[in-house]
Amino acid sequence: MSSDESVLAAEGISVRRAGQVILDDVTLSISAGSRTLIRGPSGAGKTTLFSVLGLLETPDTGRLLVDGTDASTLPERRRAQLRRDAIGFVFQDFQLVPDLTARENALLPQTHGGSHEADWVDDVLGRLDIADRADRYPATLSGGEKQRVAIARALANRPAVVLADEPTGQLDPETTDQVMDLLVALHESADTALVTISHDPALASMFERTVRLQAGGLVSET
Ligand SMILES: Nc1ncnc2c1ncn2[C@@H]1O[C@H](COP(=O)(O)OP(=O)(O)OP(=O)(O)O)[C@@H](O)[C@H]1O
Repeated sequence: MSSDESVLAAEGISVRRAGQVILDDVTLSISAGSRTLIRGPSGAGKTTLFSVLGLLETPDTGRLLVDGTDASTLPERRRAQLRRDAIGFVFQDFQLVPDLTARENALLPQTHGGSHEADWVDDVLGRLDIADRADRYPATLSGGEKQRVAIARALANRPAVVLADEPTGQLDPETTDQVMDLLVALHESADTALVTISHDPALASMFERTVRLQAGGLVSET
């Protein structure tokens, strides 16, 4: 379900690194419950934009509003709280903790001081069809299973928005379809906005909106 309410708004974001402009005056608004694909060639600045939108990196100029809060001026501790409560992350390389089970990985955002709804995480693991693997360690899971655990972790605190950076980059085409179908179904039922960064054109049909980044700037939208 989409609404006009913005859960993530980047206003005039610019990032420079080593004298080079990486992001150039990027303005982007993500509505509650919406589904956006950010595409662009290698080196366009996609991962940098992902880091800025996820409060992992501070832009040199511009404002970032997360779930109505201006994150630009917050001290780091409040930024970390906002990141934990309002944003879920899915990474290309899964980034699961190797010595925690699948269920413990999925519960991490809650054990780090978020909400305490283990039932919700168990429900999500069930809907991802990995409840029977919940007590296994990441090393014993396939790539698709690891990414499903990462999706459960991303949704653990029922965030306003899930950010996914090349979530299918390490998966074969069949597993890509399965994982994307699950990600889309779960973001809809959790009423979370979904922002996915990918260079894979095959994903475009699953998104209601595509934004294109080139040489650090947004060049077109469909
Ligand atoms: N810390 C940094 N210092 C200097 N240059 C950087 C830094 N981080 C990124 N860059 C440069 O910024 C540009 C954008 O990088 P970014 O990783 O955001 O692109 P991308 O679109 O995600 O690329 P890819 O699809 O290849 O992952 C690249 O030219 C990169 O070399």
